[in-house]
Amino acid sequence: MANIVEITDLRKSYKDGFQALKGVNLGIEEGEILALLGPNGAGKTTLISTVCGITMPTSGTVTVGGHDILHDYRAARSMIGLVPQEINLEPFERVINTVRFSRGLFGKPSDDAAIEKVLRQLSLWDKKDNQIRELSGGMKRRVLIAKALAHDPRVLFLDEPTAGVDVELRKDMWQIVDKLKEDGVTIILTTHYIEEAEAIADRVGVIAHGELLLVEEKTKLMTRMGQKELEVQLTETLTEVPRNLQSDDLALSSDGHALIYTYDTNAERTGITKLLADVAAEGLVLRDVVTRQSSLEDIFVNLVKEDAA
Ligand SMILES: Nc1ncnc2c1ncn2[C@@H]1O[C@H](COP(=O)(O)OP(=O)(O)OP(=O)(O)O)[C@@H](O)[C@H]1O
Repeated sequence: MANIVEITDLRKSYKDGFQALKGVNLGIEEGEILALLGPNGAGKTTLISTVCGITMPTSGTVTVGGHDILHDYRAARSMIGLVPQEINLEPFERVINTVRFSRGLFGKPSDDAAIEKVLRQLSLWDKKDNQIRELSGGMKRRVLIAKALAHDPRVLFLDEPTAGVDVELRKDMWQIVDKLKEDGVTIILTTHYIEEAEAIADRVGVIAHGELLLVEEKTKLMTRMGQKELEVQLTETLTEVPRNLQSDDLALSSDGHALIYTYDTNAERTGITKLLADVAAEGLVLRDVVTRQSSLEDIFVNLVKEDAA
């Protein structure tokens, strides 16, 4: 599929000389959901603000739908919607006017049918005449999305859409993102929450210290980098790993009831057969064996740790 956003060697140094982006290359496919994960200060907001034309790049190029964000900024901007981190709404304005106004900002003719579609998409139609101050926090976030969609953008950027919101609201937001994807909107979201990326993204990008460490399909990433743990539960309690079994990959569980073996899912030989034979040779009796796949969280922590090393 064609890339709708193309970022080439993008660099940003702030006035104080701080390099927030150090040569980012990234192509975003039309219709995908890309989650940008990274610790605080990694450069996520700088990256999306630059693509959205709010921050000026120091060098590099960005095109959206083939339009350069600097030389052809009007065309590029009209294809982008941005949902900022902060809720910046006028408390006494009515929902429908807030969204209408946003459409007008992009020079699009007023179109009540388009506004109704967006408000319905976000389950805000029955609140259209409410003032913003009468809405719950979750609804205000939805209004932010409705505003960002008011001019029918093809690409939607969500900067930390669920920062500080409760689990139920977070799941609500994930459903909204899913629905938008069905409508063909390309979505790029930044998040600290790994479970968010795991739940909704097609691809995951990891950014740290202004560099994109990797971008990969979520499922591939999880298999490629994933490690598995095999928990060998025993009928007796041990105080240490028996001498003949000692290796870097084997540890004793904290209660002494199980041996925990870590292995690489991609290795040609996992070593499980040998381990189980060795366990039997030690005269240990198995109660059960359980396997666990490492989560995106483990992968992320390892990656960022490697980068810092
Ligand atoms: N206007 C600015 N002037 C100088 N430095 C800045 C400016 N804006 C951001 N930075 C610095 O650039 C780095 C990246 O910031 P950015 O907001 O892009 O990170 P982030 O990944 O979005 O972090 P968070 O998850 O905390 O929002 C940080 O070290 C930040 O202090």
